[in-house]
Amino acid sequence: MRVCVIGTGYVGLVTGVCLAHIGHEVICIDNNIDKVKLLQQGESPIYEPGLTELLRGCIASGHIRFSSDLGTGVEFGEVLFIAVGTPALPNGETDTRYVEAVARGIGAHLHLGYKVIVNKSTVPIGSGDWVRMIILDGVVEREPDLADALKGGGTHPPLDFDVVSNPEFLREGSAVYDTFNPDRIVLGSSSRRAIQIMQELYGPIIERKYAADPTLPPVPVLVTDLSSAEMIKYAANAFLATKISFINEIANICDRVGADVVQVAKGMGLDSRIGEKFLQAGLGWGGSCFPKDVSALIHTAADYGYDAQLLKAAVQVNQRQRFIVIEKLQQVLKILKGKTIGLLGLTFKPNTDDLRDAPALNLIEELHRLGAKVKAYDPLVSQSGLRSGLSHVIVETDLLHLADGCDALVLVTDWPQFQEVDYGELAKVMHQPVIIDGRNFLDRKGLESLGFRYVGMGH
Ligand SMILES: NC(=O)C1=CN([C@@H]2O[C@H](COP(=O)(O)OP(=O)(O)OC[C@H]3O[C@@H](n4cnc5c(N)ncnc54)[C@H](O)[C@@H]3O)[C@@H](O)[C@H]2O)C=CC1
Ligand SMILES: O=C(O)[C@H]1O[C@H](OP(=O)(O)OP(=O)(O)OC[C@H]2O[C@@H](n3ccc(=O)[nH]c3=O)[C@H](O)[C@@H]2O)[C@H](O)[C@@H](O)[C@@H]1O
Repeated sequence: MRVCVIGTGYVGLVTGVCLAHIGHEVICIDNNIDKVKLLQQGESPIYEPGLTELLRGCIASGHIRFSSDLGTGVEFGEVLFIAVGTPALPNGETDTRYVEAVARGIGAHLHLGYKVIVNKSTVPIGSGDWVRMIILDGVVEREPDLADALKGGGTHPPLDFDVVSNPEFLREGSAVYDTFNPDRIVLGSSSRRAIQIMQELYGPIIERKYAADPTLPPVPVLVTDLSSAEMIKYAANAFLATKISFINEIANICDRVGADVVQVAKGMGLDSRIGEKFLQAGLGWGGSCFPKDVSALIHTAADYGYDAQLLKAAVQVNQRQRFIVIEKLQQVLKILKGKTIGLLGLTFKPNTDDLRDAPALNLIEELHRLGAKVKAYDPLVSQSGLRSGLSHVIVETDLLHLADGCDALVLVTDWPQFQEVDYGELAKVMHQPVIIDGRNFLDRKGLESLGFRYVGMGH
């Protein structure tokens, strides 16, 4: 099938590359010319395990190409994916201007032949119909004579297209794996023709031909109306974020009563109705999606006269959680002014170089405000030279330099390599061996035997 993916961020690039890998003909469009040039040379602008190898393979086999020309993409694709960013505005509402620009652009280049337009971006509920309207606006801007024929949302016979909502559930750091091993595929549309095309497109993935375990039953495909598909995406992210805030609240109570949240989470997670995943207490959730999607859902609810109290509480717990590490540092070190704090990890989670809404950024700002000197080491950021938002922190390129002269280390991101560190060597160069484990990730007993004062999160 001929596919055009518009937007080559995490979602667009991984979608485009994976669809090319399973045999489709893919063109990826981005209006960032530098990104397009990089991709044409087989270089991925993002770090994602396994992606570069697949990208280069698809370029070599001729299954994927990159361009900044939307018209070429629209003409080429039978299926057009919209995968541009939908960041939050300062009031929490979704900024849909990139989706709007792309929809208008699609309309401006739409000619003969049936097309399926797929909303892969996370968009406010109701956006499917809105995208259809903007596409038609784009057509009319190009050909004002069609205005009457297109009135009332109807289509002019040669301009035949349907909009499908196909929310994305991949996680950064395991995006390629998640694409080939999804828990489900959600398709929202009233058009049977469009749904059939989407099922064909995803056929090899549904049949688990590229799955880690090809013997599993086919991937469940849930077909819904447009709005329900859009709501599934928000509800799933809001639920996961709330689950983390819940365990963090339990961790904070554990701290006060002397219970261990790691054992508590294990005991809770063994109940199959609860499940063990997303019960890791710590510094809270960050990244490019949970914060903006929960805020967007709160905002949508308010627009329709509903006060989403549970979601607001999940956000409040999360905001507070980021600063609990500061309280713990103050309990141990008392005055932070003049002290040196070393952060282990900067990214919002391991296996990504993404710093968007990373708890580390709040910690750095607050420690700096309190007069502490902040140093950091991150397995990816330290090597990559990415320094946006990190002006108040000294980014070290190795752990010994990080630990040198520190009054405390704080584990911020649960990178697996932090479990393999020789902490005895770090203790020797620290001013005092204190470690705050912001993800309950390290071996408390091992660290205590090396002379560290270990402080966990409800643990
Ligand atoms: N990052 C993630 O892990 C996930 C993101 N999502 C959703 O997917 C959507 C995309 O997210 P990301 O990939 O993280 O975004 P991103 O911000 O990393 O990438 C968006 C890309 O779109 C391009 N773009 C913007 N306007 C354009 C235009 N007019 N024409 C062509 N290209 C344009 C940008 O240059 C950029 O390369 C968002 O709605 C997000 O909520 C959903 C699931 C997972
Ligand atoms: O819409 C999105 O963009 C994506 O958002 C999340 O994926 P992602 O943000 O990549 O990362 P997660 O693994 O979900 O972690 C999010 C945050 O929660 C934190 N977290 C996660 C799990 C946990 O038990 N505890 C915890 O604090 C992580 O450290 C991280 O800061 C969802 O897991 C994806 O399904 C979804 O597609």
